[in-house]
Amino acid sequence: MGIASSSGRASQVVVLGLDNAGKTTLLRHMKGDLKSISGRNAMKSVEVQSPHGSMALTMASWDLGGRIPDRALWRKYYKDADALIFVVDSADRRRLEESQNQLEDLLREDDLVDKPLLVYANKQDLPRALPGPELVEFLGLRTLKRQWHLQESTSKTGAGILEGLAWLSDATSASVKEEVSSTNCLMYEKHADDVSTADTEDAGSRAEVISECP
Ligand SMILES: Nc1nc2c(ncn2[C@@H]2O[C@H](COP(=O)(O)OP(=O)(O)OP(=O)(O)O)[C@@H](O)[C@H]2O)c(=O)[nH]1
Ligand SMILES: [Mg+2]
Repeated sequence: MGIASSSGRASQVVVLGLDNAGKTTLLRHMKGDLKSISGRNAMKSVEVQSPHGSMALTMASWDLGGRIPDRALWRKYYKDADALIFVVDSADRRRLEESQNQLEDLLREDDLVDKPLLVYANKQDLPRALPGPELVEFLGLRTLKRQWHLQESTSKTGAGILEGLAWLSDATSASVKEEVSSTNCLMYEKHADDVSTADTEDAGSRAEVISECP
């Protein structure tokens, strides 16, 4: 099942965006176990292939609408999310700013801090669609301190969807790897403090053992 499954569970991804962005249409194109596709809470499990292997993603699609009606309610969906997918209707220029504000609000949420972000610049088939590179600038993605990727898509036909998911699969795998290595690092540092007053030779051998911890 690839690197991500070594964490013991499938990665959880939350799919968000304004109403009419194309979230439900997007989910329809993903192969997998569909629990529900309509309504405000669509759940889906998909398996994604990437060069690092396959990984299972559980998607919770929560339609936010233009306002944020009940933050407490959708917060519980992304509380455990490993990553965030944000869908933008690139052709609806009137609402691009609303999308940008919505995304900014989301990225400020404590539960989503540092989580990889995949943006689908959706509805690229429409003539007025803002091209991906321009949306990157408009949304200010380059200033983000997290892993991010913008993928042009046409969820009506499925174009671009798998490419985005493959990036996400790699990004969440990388997050798992980072978690593991930062745990090692902390253990090592703690140990180094512990031994500051101890015999140096002992310290070296104990540090080596600790740095091999999984
Ligand atoms: N032209 C075009 N239309 C699309 C595309 N993706 C979705 N649509 C259309 O946009 C409309 C909204 O799509 P949905 O998938 O229902 O959007 P949603 O984000 O789930 O919307 P809500 O559930 O209302 O929040 C539908 O009429 C879709 O057929 C696309 O890539 N291109
Ligand atoms: Mg929908």
